[in-house]
Amino acid sequence: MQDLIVTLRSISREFVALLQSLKLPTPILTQLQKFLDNVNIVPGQVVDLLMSTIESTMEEKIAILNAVDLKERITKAVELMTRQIHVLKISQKVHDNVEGKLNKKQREFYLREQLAAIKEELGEKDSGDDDELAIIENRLAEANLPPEVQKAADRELKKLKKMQPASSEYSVIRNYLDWLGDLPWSKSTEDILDVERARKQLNDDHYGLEKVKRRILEYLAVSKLQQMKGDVRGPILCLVGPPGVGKTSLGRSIAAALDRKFHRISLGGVWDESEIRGHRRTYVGALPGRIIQGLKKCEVNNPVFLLDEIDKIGSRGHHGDPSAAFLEVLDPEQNSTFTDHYLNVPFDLSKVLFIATANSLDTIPAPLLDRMELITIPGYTYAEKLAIATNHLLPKQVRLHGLTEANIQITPEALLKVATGYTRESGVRQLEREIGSLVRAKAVEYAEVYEKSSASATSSDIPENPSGYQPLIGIQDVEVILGQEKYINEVTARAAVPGVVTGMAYNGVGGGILFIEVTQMPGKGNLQLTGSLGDVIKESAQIALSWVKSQGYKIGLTTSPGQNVMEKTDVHLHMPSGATPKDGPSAGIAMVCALVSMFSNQTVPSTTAMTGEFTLRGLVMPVGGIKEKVIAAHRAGVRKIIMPLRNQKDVVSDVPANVREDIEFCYASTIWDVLREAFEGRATVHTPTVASAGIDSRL
Ligand SMILES: Nc1ncnc2c1ncn2[C@@H]1O[C@H](COP(=O)(O)OP(=O)(O)OP(=O)(O)O)[C@@H](O)[C@H]1O
Repeated sequence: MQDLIVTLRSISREFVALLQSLKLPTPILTQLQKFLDNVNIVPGQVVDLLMSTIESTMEEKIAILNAVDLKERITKAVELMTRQIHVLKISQKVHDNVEGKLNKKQREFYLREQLAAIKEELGEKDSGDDDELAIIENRLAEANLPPEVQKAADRELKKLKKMQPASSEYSVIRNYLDWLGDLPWSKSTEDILDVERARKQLNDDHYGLEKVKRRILEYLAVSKLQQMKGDVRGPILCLVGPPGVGKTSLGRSIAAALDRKFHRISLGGVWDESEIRGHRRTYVGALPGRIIQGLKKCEVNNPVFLLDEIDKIGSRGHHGDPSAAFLEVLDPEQNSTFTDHYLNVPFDLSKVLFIATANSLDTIPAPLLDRMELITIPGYTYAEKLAIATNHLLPKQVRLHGLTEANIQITPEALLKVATGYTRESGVRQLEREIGSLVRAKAVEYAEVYEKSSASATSSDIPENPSGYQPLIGIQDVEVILGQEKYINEVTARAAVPGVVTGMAYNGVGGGILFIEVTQMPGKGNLQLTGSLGDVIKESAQIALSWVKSQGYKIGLTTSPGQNVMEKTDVHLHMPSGATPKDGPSAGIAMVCALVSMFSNQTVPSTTAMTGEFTLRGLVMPVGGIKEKVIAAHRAGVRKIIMPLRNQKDVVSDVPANVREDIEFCYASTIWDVLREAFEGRATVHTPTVASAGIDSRL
């Protein structure tokens, strides 16, 4: 019996503890506890009290009351209490699980309600979620979505309506719908396809570039005719040329001529395909790619998109190939259904006018290149630079510095000195910067004189150029303002030395001259090559050396036909500017001349430059970049150029007349022609006549 009472007491304590954890009102629990702790209380009373607090059926209650024997009553009560404790334990577990979740939601709900009440009190009543949805719906309706997009929008809107505004998914869908609503699905500007107006615009903005302008006008005229027939599908133009020749600004002029919006997308260093095509919506913070972002910014679907530096786009990075994305964008057949990863619905890009710019074509993948029509913009001659500086750069800088054209004039001689002595570039960007420096120096001078004269002036009308201010910048002022000349004439300053020949180079940033130096030393007939040379240029050097060795007797370098000119010597060929990588076959004939010059100890004048590919049979093959090379050589002071006969047409068609006048061009079809022109018929170097080319010159 005693055991039963102890069990009853311990069960009743456990029951009260469970009730406490269920957070019943404290006063009741304390009373209950006190009652149970009372030592005088008889077990029958404990049973009665506890039975009245637990859940039990009527029959169970009656059975307890019927049990007159205390032992039987306690046994029945312990049984019911144990069941109740089980129930309580399970409900506590559920309670604990639910409480965490519920509390957060309840708190949020409670805070939101409070916030709404505060706002209402302050008279800042929210438009509410319903209003927000209505706004989105309106925006989507106004955007005039294509049917396919409308379907996607409706689907998302339906999902949104079922969601809690506080959930993260809600804001993702909301953002997506915002994007759909903001894009110019059917908004476009009215094109002005007036060829005469476009011609005027291009001529006003850019000096020279006749061929380029003509091609652009052709393009615009064709677009006009196509538009009249309702079919606008033009080629994608790609302006190729060295930096600072006006590619970007030409793009801007085209947009102005057509009266379209202009947007520049800089592609330099884009390694990730998703920068072009966007991220899928499953990523946190996902956004559309640059094309779609540009369209949103322009707010119309027919802007001019300038894809700047398309040759600098990275291919095959870790995250896809961005150039592959352009295969779709730049294909007029495909770009009407361009699908951005974020939007996941097609956007019609066929009305966008894409213009790409590039410095060189080497790094553009062939399929991409195939989709574009190339327009090359070569570098400028000094005469062209002078005209650009006078008509465009100087007025622009004067305006930018808050002066008027009457406040500053630069003499043509001074401008020429700036171009020749302070810049060495194919474009005009550095020239513009130097002109900017001149204008700034004058602006300071003007401001000082102006302050003095306005302080002393009695009336408010100060003359345009106050007394004491000299608006003209002469040749002697240039050095005072810009400091010592940075560049001297490379070739004229160089004395002719045996084994050194002037070559001509062309790379992505324009043309230039380069020297080929060879020297010999005691050795066993080895050839050493230095100067960051690529595989092709190294092979050219080997071809040149093999040919010179094989023809040593004919040229007059050895005394008998079987003698090896390099029997006991090694040859080292170097091309200075060692840090600049060089490649290509066009230095072939210059290498032959350098070797012949060294072995024969005869010089080639440093003002004679040459370019041309050379074959083992002694033929001279045509090369590219003639205009740039000739203009750069002219800039460097070259006066005679030897080049392949098959490049003659390029000189006639591309090289400006004033440059042609200054330079003597010699065209060669075999290496003997080259040697004759380079060594100017000097007796020690034997060269056969054209008629007998390839026949032993000693005969
Ligand atoms: N023929 C020209 N007539 C007038 N201004 C010119 C001409 N060529 C270039 N400019 C001016 O030179 C500056 C540089 O041109 P721009 O930025 O268009 O060069 P870019 O060819 O795009 O160079 P990059 O390849 O580095 O982007 C601009 O201010 C432009 O107006």
